Amino acid sequence: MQDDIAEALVSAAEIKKRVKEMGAAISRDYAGKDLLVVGILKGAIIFLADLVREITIPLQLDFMAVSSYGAGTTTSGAVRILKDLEVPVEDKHLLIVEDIVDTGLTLKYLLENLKARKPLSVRSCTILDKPERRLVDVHVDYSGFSIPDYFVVGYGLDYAQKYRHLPDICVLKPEVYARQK
Ligand SMILES: O=P(O)(O)OC[C@H]1O[C@H](OP(=O)(O)OP(=O)(O)O)[C@H](O)[C@@H]1O
Ligand code: HPA
Ligand SMILES: [Mg+2]
Repeated sequence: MQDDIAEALVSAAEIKKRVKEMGAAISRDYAGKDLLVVGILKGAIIFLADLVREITIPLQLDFMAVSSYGAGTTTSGAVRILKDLEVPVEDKHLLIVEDIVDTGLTLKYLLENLKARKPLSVRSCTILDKPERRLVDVHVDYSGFSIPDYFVVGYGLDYAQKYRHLPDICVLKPEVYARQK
């Protein structure tokens, strides 16, 4: 497994520090508000688990699963809902939690879809942002790290469903992609 990694781009220690800051900011901003954290499966699960434990105000958790990527590293552009929320949202402030905003297509779809359900508010939170790759204009309210255009894995992010459990955010060696194609 370690042989597949070219470099750790963001270390577990750096992530931990940043997630703590993000949790503190969210706790301040949503104090006294009815917060529903919407985790986007599967990529966001590790970040979500760490983030909610740094949030000090009451909250509820729900999940959506959407998919725009196949087994490769490029988006097809089409977003599909694989699993929807289980709770009503009209009386809630929603915070979408993502692992990465890349082209922005997934987040744009989620924002439009959730806003149409008339919640009290909708904001977005991601641990990683790749602004160079953006295809659509989308607003990110809480962003952990802005990274260059590398395909990254670890901390929830996968390549062909692998490497999600790595504690660091890592860049794979080019030969790994060649091997798995
Ligand atoms: O900004 P975009 O170009 O839309 O890419 C970002 C999205 O793509 C990945 O999800 P994916 O659809 O691969 O599902 P996964 O979370 O299960 O890995 C990632 O978790 C984001 O949800
Ligand atoms: O860099 C990435 N890594 C893993 N999944 C992704 N989905 C969009 N960008 C990425
Ligand atoms: Mg993915």
